[in-house]
Amino acid sequence: MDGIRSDRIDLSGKEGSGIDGKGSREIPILRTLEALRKWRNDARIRGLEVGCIPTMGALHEGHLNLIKTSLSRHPLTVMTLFVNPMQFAPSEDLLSYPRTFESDLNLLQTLLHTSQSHTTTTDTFPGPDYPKTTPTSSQSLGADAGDIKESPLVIFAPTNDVMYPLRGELQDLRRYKGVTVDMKGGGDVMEGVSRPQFFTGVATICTKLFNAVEPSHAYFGQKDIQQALLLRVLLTDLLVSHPLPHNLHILPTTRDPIDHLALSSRNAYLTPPERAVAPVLYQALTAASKLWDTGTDISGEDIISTATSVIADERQRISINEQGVELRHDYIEVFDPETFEPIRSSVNVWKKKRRDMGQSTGAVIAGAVWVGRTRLIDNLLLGWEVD
Ligand SMILES: Nc1ncnc2c1ncn2[C@@H]1O[C@H](COP(=O)(O)OP(=O)(O)OP(=O)(O)O)[C@@H](O)[C@H]1O
Ligand SMILES: CC(C)(CO)[C@@H](O)C(=O)[O-]
Ligand code: BAL
Repeated sequence: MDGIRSDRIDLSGKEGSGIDGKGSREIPILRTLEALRKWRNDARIRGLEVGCIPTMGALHEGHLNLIKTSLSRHPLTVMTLFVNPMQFAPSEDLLSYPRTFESDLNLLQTLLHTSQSHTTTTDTFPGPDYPKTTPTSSQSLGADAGDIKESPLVIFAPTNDVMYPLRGELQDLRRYKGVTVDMKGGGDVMEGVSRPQFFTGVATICTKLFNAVEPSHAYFGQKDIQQALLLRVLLTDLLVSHPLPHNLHILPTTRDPIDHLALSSRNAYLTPPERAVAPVLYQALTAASKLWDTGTDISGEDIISTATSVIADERQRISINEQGVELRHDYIEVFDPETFEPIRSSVNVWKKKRRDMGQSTGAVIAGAVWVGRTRLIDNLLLGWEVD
């Protein structure tokens, strides 16, 4: 097997249709660092760019849109699938987090069949002059190696021991013995207040994933805007070259087409009556965002209280009509996406100050609510767009 270990699952559903069977396609699943690095090195030798989408699985259309974009832009894409214990505080939902590996594979299989072909681009990995060749068919390659080389998509699904080789306690950070990456400043606000170890966990695992995959490009969702913006800061501050900070792409939030609820793996926790209430966060952010561009001299506080009152009204309504559903406001914040500073006073004064400094005047309104035991987050961009 030429050093590459992969678990190959035939998803065609046809008996006897293995890798050579007609109509069957398999997505290579790499579980070890050795397998991943071998695959990555082959890509480098062939001069092929690698796009990377870190996930925790339980895939939905939001994840698929990230993967589709990477597949359409790069010859090779790796989706990582790892439920990272370190970003869950001991009191949080690590154990109940949805794990749906088989259906994730089915979704990816369907996606691969329907996705468009990529535009081949050349990787710019700094290092020795690797020979650049065009990707070939499996020709003289062994079946396993050829299969891996030919697939535009691979999954890296490591175990805890692969990602945390020192093992030991992974959730209680006071007792964790290894290396962590902290995100001071921007990591201490909003999500960082409600989930104090969340960004340490995310920054640590993403640093490890970037070291392991060395992706040319990485894709994250706007749904977790603070996470994505902080990861760009991490790439800049830790001088990471794979990916370079400008090659960390943030793609728009994928929403339910009818009520615009942001898709999220945790939506699976919602009971039907809770699911009916969940779009209130989007409604609150939308009402507040309308104030942003009015030009009247409103303050950040005005914007926040508009959103907060939509949530309070819904809470009032459900206390009468939907008894049994609990809605709790966690936070709403309007903030500067570069500094993560809250914008609380006059928006016009803030915009003028930014313009005078030659800086952009885009902001973000973000928030979180609890619907029953499920914590939902969402955000809208004010005056700018993600790439
Ligand atoms: N609705 C969405 N639109 C666009 N990107 C998304 C969406 N939901 C998740 N993502 C992105 O997918 C990547 C993996 O996220 P993750 O696996 O945690 O899924 P999730 O739905 O965000 O789960 P959770 O419910 O735990 O927040 C992240 O970059 C995240 O921002
Ligand atoms: C980026 C990430 C995969 C790190 O575990 C996770 O926080 C997520 O899925 O958003
Ligand atoms: N999508 C962010 C992962 C988490 O909430 O743990």
